[in-house]
Amino acid sequence: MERESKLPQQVPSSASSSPPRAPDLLRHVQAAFKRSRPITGNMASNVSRARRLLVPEVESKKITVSAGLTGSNAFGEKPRTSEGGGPTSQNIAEPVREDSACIPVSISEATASIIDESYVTGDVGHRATSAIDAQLDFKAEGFHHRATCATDAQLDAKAGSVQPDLVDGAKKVESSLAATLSSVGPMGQSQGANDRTAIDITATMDNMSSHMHSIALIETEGAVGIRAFRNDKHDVKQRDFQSTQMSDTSSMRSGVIQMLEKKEDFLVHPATHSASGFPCAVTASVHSMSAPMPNSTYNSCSNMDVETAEEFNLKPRLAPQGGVVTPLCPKFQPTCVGSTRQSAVSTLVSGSAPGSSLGTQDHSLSKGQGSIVKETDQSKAAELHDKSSKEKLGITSGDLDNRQSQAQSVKVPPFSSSIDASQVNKTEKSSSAKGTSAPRKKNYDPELFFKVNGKLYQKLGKIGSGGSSEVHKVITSDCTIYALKKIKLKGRDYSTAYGFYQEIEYLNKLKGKNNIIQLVDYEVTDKRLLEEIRHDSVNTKDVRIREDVYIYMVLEYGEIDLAHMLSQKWKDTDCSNGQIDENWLRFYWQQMLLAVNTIHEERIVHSDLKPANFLLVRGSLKLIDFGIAKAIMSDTTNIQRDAQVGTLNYMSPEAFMWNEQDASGNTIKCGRPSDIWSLGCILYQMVYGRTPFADYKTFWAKFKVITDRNHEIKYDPVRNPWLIDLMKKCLAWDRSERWRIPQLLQHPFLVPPVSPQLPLSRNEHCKLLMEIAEIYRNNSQVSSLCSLLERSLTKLAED
Ligand SMILES: Nc1ncnc2c1ncn2[C@@H]1O[C@H](COP(=O)(O)OP(=O)(O)OP(=O)(O)O)[C@@H](O)[C@H]1O
Repeated sequence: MERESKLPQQVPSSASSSPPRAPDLLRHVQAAFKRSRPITGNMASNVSRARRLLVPEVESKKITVSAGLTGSNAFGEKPRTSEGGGPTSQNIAEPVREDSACIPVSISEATASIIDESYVTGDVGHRATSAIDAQLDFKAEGFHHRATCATDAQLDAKAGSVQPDLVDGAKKVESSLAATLSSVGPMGQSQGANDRTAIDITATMDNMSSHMHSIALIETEGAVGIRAFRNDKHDVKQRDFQSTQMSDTSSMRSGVIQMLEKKEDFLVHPATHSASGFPCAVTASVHSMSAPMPNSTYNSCSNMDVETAEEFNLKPRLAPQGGVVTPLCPKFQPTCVGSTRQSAVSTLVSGSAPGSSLGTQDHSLSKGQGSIVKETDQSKAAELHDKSSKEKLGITSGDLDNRQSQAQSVKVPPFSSSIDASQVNKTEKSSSAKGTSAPRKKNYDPELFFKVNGKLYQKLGKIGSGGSSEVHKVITSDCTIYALKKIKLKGRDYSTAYGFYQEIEYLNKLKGKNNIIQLVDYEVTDKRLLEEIRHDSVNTKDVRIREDVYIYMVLEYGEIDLAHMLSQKWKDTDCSNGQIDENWLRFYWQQMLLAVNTIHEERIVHSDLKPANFLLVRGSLKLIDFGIAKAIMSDTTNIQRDAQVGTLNYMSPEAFMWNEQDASGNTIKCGRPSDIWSLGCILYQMVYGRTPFADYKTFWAKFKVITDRNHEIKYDPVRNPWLIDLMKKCLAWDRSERWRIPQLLQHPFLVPPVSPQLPLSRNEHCKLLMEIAEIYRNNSQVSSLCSLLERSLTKLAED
C-alpha cells in the first residue's frame, strides 16, 4: 500500500480529443517515469545494476531517435594452461550484424529526451520495462540531450546542416513520436501501454529506412554498453560504440528487449547474443542536442582516449595529450577472463559514479576533481587527432575536411565533471607534473588494449600461456572476439626468434584451411629486427635480442581446447560406465586426423601435437601452435631439427633420438610419422584417460622407455577391438610401420566393415568369387576353381 501511495500521479489521458502539445505531454510522461517504483518481491535485490552514463551533448536542434541491439559478451572463463585444467566456458562472438536502425530527427525549439528507465508494474508482478520512458529536462535553450548519441549523429548535428531528407524524415518521426507519446499511459498502468509505446516507436523507426543511426545497448548484469550504427543507403558501416551504465534499469528492459527483438530491423546478429551468453537490450531514445552536455557525459568513454575511442568508433575523448583515462569503475576493469561476467563488455563500456545519473545537469566541477581539459585544448587535440587518425581510419579527405569544419563549428564541451583526480589519465598527470608537454608515448592504455598494425584490441583476459607466449582473449570495435598471442623476443636468440616468426609463415600458408586456426593479422614490433631474423638468422644464430620486441598474432578464437574437453569428458565418463563414448571418440579422432592431414599435405610437420593444441572453433577441431613446426624439405620426407622439441608425453622415439645414428648408420630425423605417434598418444589418452608413458615420471624414465624398441605398451581391453588395433597402428615403434593419415581415415574403427546379410544372393556369391579370383589372379588353379564355382551357382539359380 505504501508503494501504491508512491505511485506516480496519473497523467490525464492524452488520447483525448485534443492531444496536448508535445512538451506538455512529455513533461507529464517524465513526471510519471521519473518516479520509478521500487522493485517488488524478489525483483528487489542488492545486486549492483547497470547504471547509465551520458555522452556529450552539443548544441544543436536535433533529436535522434535510436534503437538497436547488440549482445553483451561475458567471459566467465578460467585461464587455460597448455595442458589439462578444468573446463573452459565456451564463448564466441560472431560479427555483429549491422542492420540496426536509428533515426536522426531535426526538431525545433521544443525538444525531448526520451530515455529508457525502468519500473515495475507492481500489479502484474513481473519485470516491466519501458524503453521510452520520458524524461524531460527543459533547458533555457530547449531540450537537454541526454545520452548515448552516436558520434556520427553528433557530428551531423555539429555541422548544423541537416540533410534535407533527414529533416523530412525527422519531421515524420517527430509527429510519429508525438502520436506515440500521446498513447503512453500513466505509470501505474499495465505493461501493455508501455509495450505499445515501444512498438509504436519501433514502428516509427522502421519507417525511416534511410540514413538511419542506431544505438544498440549492450547489457550485462552490471554494465550497459551502447553501440551505434549508421545505416546509410550505400554504406552500411558500424559506427559508434558508446558505453554507459544504468541505475536499476538493466533488469527492467527485458520486456522491451523481447519486443524489439522481434523487430528485425533493429537487431544485430543473434549470434552475438549467444556469444555473450547474456541478455541483450535494446533501447529507443530520443536525443536532443540543444544544451551543452554535462561534463559527466564524457564518462561514457572514459576508459579510452581519443584514438582508442575512435578506434572503437566512439566520440573522441578530447584529451589534450591524448592521454589515457583509467576506467571509472574499477569493478568493470577486465583483469582476467574468469573474473566476472561483467568484465568483458563492461570495459568497452565505462562506468560512472552512481551520482552521474541521467538527470544530472550540473556543469560545475565537484570538489576535489581533477584536471579539466580546456575547450581550446580539446579543439586542438581534436584537430590533431583527426589528422593523425585520418590515414588509419581510411577517411577520405573530403570526409575529413567536412568533419574538421564541423568540429570547428562546434563548441566542445568541457571534460567530465565526474572524473575524480585518481581517475585522470596517467599521461596527463606525468606531463603536468613535469610541466612540459612531453611527447606522448602511447595514445592508448596498454593495460587495456593491444595495438596491432594500428588496430586496437581490447583485452578481455588471459586465456593461457605456453612456454613462449601468452595468449589473450581480445575484442575489436566491431565486437569480434579473437585470440591474441604475444611473444616476447627479448632475451631469445635469433634462431629461436626465427622459429617464432616461422609460425606466422606457416599460418599464412595455411590460410583458408578450415581445420587450421586462422591468422587474422600479425605484427613484429621491430621491423628492422624482423628483417635480420628473416635473412641473417644463420649468422646471428647465437646472438641474443636485447631490445623489447614482441610478435603479436591475432588469431581466430577457439572456445575450448581438447585437453579441457578431455578432462571434462573423463569426469563425465567416471560418473557413468567408465568407458569413453565411442561415437564421441570417432568424431574427434576423425577431426584430428583431418586437421593433421591438412598440414601433412602442405609438407609441414607439426611436431608438437597434444590435446592442448587442438581447439574447438564453432564445433570443429582446429590445429594451433606451429611454433616448432617444420617444413619437410623437398628432397626428403623427413626434417632435420635444430633443437629437441615437443611435449614429453607425446614425443615419438625419433624425436627423442633426433640426429642420432640408427642401427644402419642413418641419421634419425622426424617426419610425418612423428606426428602420427603423437596422435597415437592422444588417442590412447582419449581411450584410457592417461598417456601411454604417463607412469614414467621423470624425463630420463620416459626417455629410456620410449626409445626402447622392445618396450611393450600396455593396452587394457576395450569393448571395440578395432580401437586397440588403431592405437597400435599409430604407436608402432618403427616409424616405417606406422600408418599414414589416409590409411588411418579408412581404418575399420572409423569405417566399420558392413557385414552382409546371410545367406548371400547369387549375385553376391558371384561377386565374392570374382574378388577372390582377382586376388589370386596369378594363381591359375584358384582362378579356374572360382570360375567353376561361379558357373555352378548360376546353374543352381536357374534351376
Ligand atoms: N586461437 C586461440 N584461441 C583460443 N585459445 C588459444 C588460441 N591460441 C592459443 N590458445 C590458448 O593458449 C595456450 C597457449 O597457446 P600456444 O600453444 O599457441 O602457445 P605456446 O607458447 O606456443 O605454447 P606451448 O608451450 O604449448 O608451445 C593454448 O594451449 C590455448 O589454450
